[in-house]
Amino acid sequence: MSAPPKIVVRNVSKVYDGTPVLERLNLNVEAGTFCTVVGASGCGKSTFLRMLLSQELPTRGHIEIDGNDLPDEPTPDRGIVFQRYSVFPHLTVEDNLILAGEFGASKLLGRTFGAARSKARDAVRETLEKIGLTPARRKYPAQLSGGMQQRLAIAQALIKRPKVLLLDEPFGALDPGIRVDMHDLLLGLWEEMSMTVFMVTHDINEAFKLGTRLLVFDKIRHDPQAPDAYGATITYDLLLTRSGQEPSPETLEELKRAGHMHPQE
Ligand SMILES: Nc1ncnc2c1ncn2[C@@H]1O[C@H](COP(=O)(O)OP(=O)(O)OP(=O)(O)O)[C@@H](O)[C@H]1O
Repeated sequence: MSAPPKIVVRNVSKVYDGTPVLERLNLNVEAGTFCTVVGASGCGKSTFLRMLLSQELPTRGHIEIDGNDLPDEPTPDRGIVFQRYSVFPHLTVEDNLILAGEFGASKLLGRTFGAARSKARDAVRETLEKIGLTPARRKYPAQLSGGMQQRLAIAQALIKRPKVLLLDEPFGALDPGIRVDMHDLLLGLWEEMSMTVFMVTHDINEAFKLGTRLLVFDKIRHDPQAPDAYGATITYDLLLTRSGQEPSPETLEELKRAGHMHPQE
């Protein structure tokens, strides 16, 4: 299995319609890191993920993956999972996965043959197994619980075996009990599949539990006359130990003060 990539962010800024959203992001992320990303609503966390996916391009600066500039467009080696609504309601679990794979359209149109078809089937079978959805493979999303739908969304991202996995509040809509199961699933997949992960969350406890590195986004420059004059940057960058870790009371206090603390039981 190939190694997960190293990601370097050099002086990246993003401006939308003249409004700076992110400014001077600099980051050196070792291969296989699990980065959790927190920050106030609207500070540019999703924009950061979209730039890592090449759905958005930086206004200034650039991002490197294993020493090369990121491609200008999304590629199969980078997968993303959103909070909800990424699955097709009129397709079964299995067909959602087939469509998510490169072989999707031709298989659905009945045009894959021989080796390609069996490769597609193998990839779907393997991914269903990994994600625990084999028994539900012929169901439609409406017949699945919220947790199972999110498993399917993760499976869609994993079927192309990405080396970078981007997660944008993937468990935000789930009940706390289900969320704990999803944490175990995600950590297992991360260990097994050798990926560099960036996960946005509003739950600081989740950020500490899952991450090997915590990034906090916030504005450091403020103009009271012009609240949109400056963008956010990385204000807090913490390596985490990963063994039953919880934020220290001092860290919690600091994050609370900065307005980042939204623990969800
Ligand atoms: N395509 C776009 N065009 C113009 N403005 C945009 C675009 N995408 C995002 N923005 C603006 O950029 C800012 C950052 O948005 P973004 O979604 O990245 O924040 P966020 O930190 O992920 O927020 P939340 O935590 O609420 O999801 C917001 O003010 C948003 O309105």
